[in-house]
Amino acid sequence: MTSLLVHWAARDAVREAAMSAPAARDLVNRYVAGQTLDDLVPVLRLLASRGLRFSVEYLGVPVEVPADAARNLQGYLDLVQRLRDEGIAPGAELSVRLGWLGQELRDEVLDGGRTGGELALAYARLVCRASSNAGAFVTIDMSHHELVDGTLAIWRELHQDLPGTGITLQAALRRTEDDAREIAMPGVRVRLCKGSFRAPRSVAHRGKHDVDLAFVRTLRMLMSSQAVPLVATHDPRLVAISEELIRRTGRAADSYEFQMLYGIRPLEQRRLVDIGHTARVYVPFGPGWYDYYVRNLAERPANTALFIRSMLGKR
Ligand SMILES: Cc1cc2nc3c(=O)[nH]c(=O)nc-3n(C[C@H](O)[C@H](O)[C@H](O)COP(=O)(O)OP(=O)(O)OC[C@H]3O[C@@H](n4cnc5c(N)ncnc54)[C@H](O)[C@@H]3O)c2cc1C
Repeated sequence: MTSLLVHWAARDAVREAAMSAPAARDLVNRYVAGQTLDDLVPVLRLLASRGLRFSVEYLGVPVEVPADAARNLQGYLDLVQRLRDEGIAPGAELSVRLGWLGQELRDEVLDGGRTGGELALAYARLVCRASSNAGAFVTIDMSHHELVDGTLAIWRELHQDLPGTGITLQAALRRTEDDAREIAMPGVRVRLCKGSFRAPRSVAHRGKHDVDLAFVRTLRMLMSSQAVPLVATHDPRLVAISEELIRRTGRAADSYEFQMLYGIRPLEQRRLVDIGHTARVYVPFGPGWYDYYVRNLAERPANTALFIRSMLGKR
């Protein structure tokens, strides 16, 4: 049922209606900081005024040909420039999804014998360098399981060039504990999330309970390493376990972060800051905002119902 509704929400007519229905726009705006840099900046300033750090996720245009990836590259570079102009770049994180930069482009549409991975590496390098020059840094997102090897290979190159570049790992994947052990070198920013992509049982843990256990095992290892764990979850139990691990390992507040999505558990985000933790909010914005929202619906049936009600003017 949920997938049918999500399919419905993804249709062009529904997209048009959602863009013009004020209640639907309001609902989307709870989770997405708008479409333009002018929409984004006030959100970032508000978060900063509350002691929260931010990680900006640029939501680009779908990538079908290399020109789309080049357009998204420009979107990232404009973002860095704007953060710089506004004086809010130092300490900012950009979350970069390599798919926006061409990672998944098929060989047939690429010229010059370059693969999608090579194009994404070249573009991501430009984003990492521009960010670093502005005092910001990049953490690479992780997509579906078949892209993990390629993503780690690209991250290694970027990290060698700029050691502040972080990487995301998904607890749902069986391989993650080994990956984390290999990556957890001093100072490396490792973001641990549960993972939001479907994966076959051969490569992924089975149910929520197994994923949570894997999350805790990996987190325990990261917390006792010299890496910088970025704890990306809203799950109250996992947050409590993380706080206990931080206490036991005596970690300083600048040696780990809690990270949560914009609009989700905002009071908890502030509570973490109020008691002295470092908390960073992952703020999505950009031309691909609607697709991001629909993906979010796919994960949360309750949000789908709210969205439909808002479209029908019943909110
Ligand atoms: C900073 C950050 C970066 C991420 N990067 C990636 C990535 O690169 N690759 C990837 O696969 N996944 C990524 N994710 C998504 C992640 O994998 C999970 O899908 C998502 O965080 C939900 O899992 P959870 O740990 O919060 O636990 P859950 O058990 O899913 O959620 C715990 C509670 O949080 C609340 N909640 C969580 N998500 C939502 C939502 N969307 N809407 C409303 N309430 C919600 C609910 O109250 C829920 O009961 C990222 C998440 C964060 C916070």
